[in-house]
Amino acid sequence: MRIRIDGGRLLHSQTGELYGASVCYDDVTGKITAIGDETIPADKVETLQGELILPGFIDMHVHLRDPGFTAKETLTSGLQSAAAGGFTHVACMPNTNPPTDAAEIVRDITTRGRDVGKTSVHPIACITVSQKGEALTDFAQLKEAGAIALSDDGKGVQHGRRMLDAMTRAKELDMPIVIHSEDETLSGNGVLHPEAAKRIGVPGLLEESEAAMIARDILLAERTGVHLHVCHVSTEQSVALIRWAKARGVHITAEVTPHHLLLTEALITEDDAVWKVNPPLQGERDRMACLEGFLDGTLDMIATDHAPHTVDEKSRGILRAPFGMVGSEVAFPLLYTYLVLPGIVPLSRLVEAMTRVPATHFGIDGGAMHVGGTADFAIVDLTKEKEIDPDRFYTRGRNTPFAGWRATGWTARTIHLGREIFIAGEERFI
Ligand SMILES: NC(=O)N[C@@H](CC(=O)O)C(=O)O
Ligand SMILES: [Zn+2]
Repeated sequence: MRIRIDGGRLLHSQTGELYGASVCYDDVTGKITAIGDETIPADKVETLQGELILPGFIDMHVHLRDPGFTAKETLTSGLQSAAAGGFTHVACMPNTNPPTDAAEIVRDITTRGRDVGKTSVHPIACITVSQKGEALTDFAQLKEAGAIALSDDGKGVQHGRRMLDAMTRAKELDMPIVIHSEDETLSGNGVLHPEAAKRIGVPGLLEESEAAMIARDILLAERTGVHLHVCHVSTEQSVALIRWAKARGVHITAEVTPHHLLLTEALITEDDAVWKVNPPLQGERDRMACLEGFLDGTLDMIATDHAPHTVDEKSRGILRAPFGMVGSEVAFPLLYTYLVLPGIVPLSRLVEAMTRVPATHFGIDGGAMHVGGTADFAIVDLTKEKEIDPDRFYTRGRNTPFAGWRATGWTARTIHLGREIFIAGEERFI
């Protein structure tokens, strides 16, 4: 059946302007069949009230916790949460139990993920067996099973020579190495930025631990030619190093999270683990550097680092609670409301960083709106403003410091491969 959506607005990929257009797609082939006006023939017509029809969003960093930590999240709840945030593709990190270090685990996630019938999931497999930082996993088998990239996210690979071996092998197989940059000899048992840590009375986590590891891995990526992707960049020094690496022609990409673009350590005035995230919220100078890096493309894409934990775990105080914040459902509304509306970031930059850019760098079939392309849409309502209420989330996680913030730009509907995978107001099935 050919379905035509009238009354929506599209973002022009060259000019960045919004324009009214009708989009027609086939729900069997899952392809866009025409972009034009209301005269395009169709079997069924739906009419919007000026909502944006954007390409489905792509998030290269989520934690779905399944297998092993299903009290925090399941494939079902995590992919439903992603769909609710307008995402049609997510890449999930391997710090599950067991960790994604073998082909059968990659296949299990892919198969069960497909059965959920929501957002597509692309497993990122471990660099080292059990994420222990020692023996390398079998990259070829992991790739063959469907792993999109390799990472020990949650931890950094501490041993330089081992990382060099990993990059050499990954380059041979044309697989990206995705790094959680943390030199544990510097970060130690730190939990917050040193300034906030002083206020709360907990150990500080040195900002330098991030850039120190990025520096090492840039040098190794230059030597090996591997595609190095840097997760959740948070400091001014890291942005400067990545800018330098790009100027040298190193094959490097980087992501920044909504929380590192919007929050700083100064907000942490009491012992509430809702603020605890890795890397930590940093200083204002770091936040501004991330913003600048995001605007000039040094930080290529937005990734949420969606990291759900249970209410119980997050009630244990900053010292004892796990690191992480949920992000899938609030990413676009927060960035739209607090960066696009005030004129800090152009809408076109935000949208490309959540669509075309990750698609291009990770070879995902999506991220653009053109005839013959996949019918993946985030239909976003810019008129409805509401307060962020974690109790209404689709994710099992409630851990967000943005509770109570007002935002607009909520996803009204998400369409993936020509199928509706989310309609605002639909019931949660968790
Ligand atoms: N970011 C976090 O604070 N936590 C992540 C791990 C990670 O991405 O480093 C998690 O798995 O909970
Ligand atoms: Zn990480």
